[in-house]
Amino acid sequence: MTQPLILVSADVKPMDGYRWHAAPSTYLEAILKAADALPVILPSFGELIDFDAILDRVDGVLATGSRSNVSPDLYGEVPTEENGPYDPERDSTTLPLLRRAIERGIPVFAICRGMQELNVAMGGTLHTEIQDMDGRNDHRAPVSDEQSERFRIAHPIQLAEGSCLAGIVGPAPIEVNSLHRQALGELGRSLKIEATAEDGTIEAVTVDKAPGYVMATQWHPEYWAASDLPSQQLFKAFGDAARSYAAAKASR
Ligand SMILES: N[C@@H](CCC(=O)NCCCC(=O)O)C(=O)O
Repeated sequence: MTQPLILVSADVKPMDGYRWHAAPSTYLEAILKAADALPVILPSFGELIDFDAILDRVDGVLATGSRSNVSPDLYGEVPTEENGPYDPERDSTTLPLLRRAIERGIPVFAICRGMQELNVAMGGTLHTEIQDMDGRNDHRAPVSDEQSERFRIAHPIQLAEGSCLAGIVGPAPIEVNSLHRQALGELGRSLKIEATAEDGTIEAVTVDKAPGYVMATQWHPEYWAASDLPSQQLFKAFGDAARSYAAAKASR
């Protein structure tokens, strides 16, 4: 069977005098090698995109992490300079894309900012600067020039009993990395908690009774997908869901 096609979100960034629509290679390589699928970056052109037309041609959607934050005006709060940076073009693309992919039963994997986007897309809210909240730990990356240090394994998470995540990686707690300052607040429509950190921070969600596969993690399985078993299992499960979706589409 041909490799399924996975649509990947793009950050909009100034670089070398141009504006780039780009995604980090770590996500693209994890899709290629651990999910055995082909990544295709979707530029963040918001309402200029015919989402159904592009979703007709792919078998999965992956929303990447990013240092930028979802704009708070999308969940009823006021944007501030300290809470930035923001990426409104990405917001205007990923939120409708995720909603439509879920409605159509197209497999979705949303990572870190991607999970926060999924929650806001479904009507939920975000906490900002969780390290300043009572009872919360600091979930930010260690300060380092070394990516492997920034993405080092940071804390354990507990998996919800009977969750989709436990079905993929097994029921025992797993250890994950952590590079975020925001976290899910009120849950969006139909979102179901799949895992939590010891301070109560929501670490993984799915969409209850979604017509297709949906997994979202606050941590970054893409970074260790070549060497860490749960990270590999998550990408394999996503690739398998995309293959099943592609096969069902071909037989229609
Ligand atoms: N900005 C949000 C999203 C967190 C996220 O996606 N982090 C990835 C960062 C990658 C890096 O720092 O290199 C938040 O902070 O909660």
